[in-house]
Amino acid sequence: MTILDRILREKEKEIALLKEQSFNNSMNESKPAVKAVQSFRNAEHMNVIAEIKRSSPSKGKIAMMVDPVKQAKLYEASGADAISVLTDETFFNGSMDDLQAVQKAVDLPILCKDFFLDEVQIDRAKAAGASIILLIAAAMSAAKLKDLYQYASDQGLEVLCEVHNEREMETAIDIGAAIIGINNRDLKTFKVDLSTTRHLAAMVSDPDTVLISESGMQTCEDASQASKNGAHGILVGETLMRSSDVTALISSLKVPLKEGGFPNAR
Ligand SMILES: O=C(O)c1ccccc1NCC(=O)[C@H](O)[C@H](O)COP(=O)(O)O
Repeated sequence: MTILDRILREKEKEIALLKEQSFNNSMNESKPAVKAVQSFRNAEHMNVIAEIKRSSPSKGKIAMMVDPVKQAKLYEASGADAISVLTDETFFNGSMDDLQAVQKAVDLPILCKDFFLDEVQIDRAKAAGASIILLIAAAMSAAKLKDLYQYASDQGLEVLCEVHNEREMETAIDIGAAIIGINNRDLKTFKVDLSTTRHLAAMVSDPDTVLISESGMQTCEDASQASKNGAHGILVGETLMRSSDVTALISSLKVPLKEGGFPNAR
C-alpha cells in the first residue's frame, strides 16, 4: 500500500466522522471570492504560494513548533502571493484551526492543502476560510474529479487540480481545469524530479490555463527553470519552513515570468 493509499484510507474515516457532525456553514466570514490564482497569469514575476508545513510523510518533522499565524504574516510581508495551509492532522500535523487562524490574520488567498474526496470536506474548507482547494487527480476517478471540481467552483472556490503524470494531465485538461498544479514529487515513491514540470507543461495548449509547479523548489534557479517551462507560480513548503531568511528567499524566487506563458501557448 502506498502512502497516498494510506492517507486516502484515513480520509474516508475522517469524512464519515464529518458527516456525523454538523458544522455551521453560516459562521463563515470569509472574504469575498476573487479569482486570485487565475490572475497569476497576468503577473510579471513568479507567483509564490508559500506553505505552512510542520511535517510530511517524506521528510518527517520539519518545523513542529511553528506558529502558523506568525509564519503566514511573515510570508505576506515578504511578498508571497498566496498561502497554502496543510490541514491534514494524521500525516502532516496540520489542522483546520491553523487555516482558520491564518485566514483571519492575512489578506492573501488561502489554499486548503488536504486530500479531498467528498463535498463535505469542501464545505468545511470554505467554512474555515479557504478560497482555493486542492484536488489530486491520482486520488480519484476522472468522473469524481469532474464532480468535485464543479461542486467547488459552484461554491465560489478556486481549484488547484494536481497532476503528476501524462494520464492525469490529460484528465485535468479534459475536465477544463483552469489551474493545474504539476507536482514534481511522486506521491507514491516520494521521488522529486523538477523536470516533471517541463514534461507535463508541454501538454498544455490553452493560454488561459494557470500552471503551478509544486514541490522540491529550493533556489531561484529552480524558480527560473519553472518559469522557462511555463509555470506562473510555484508552491514552496519545506524550503521556506527551514529558511532563516524567508524574506530574502521569497524575493529571490520571484523571478521574471517567461513571456508568452508555457511552451505550447504561443
Ligand atoms: O510532502 C510530502 O511528503 C507529501 C507526501 C505525500 C503526499 C503529499 C505530500 N506533500 C504535499 C505537497 O504537495 C507539498 O507539501 C507541497 O507541494 C510543497 O512541497 P515542498 O516544497 O517540497 O515541501
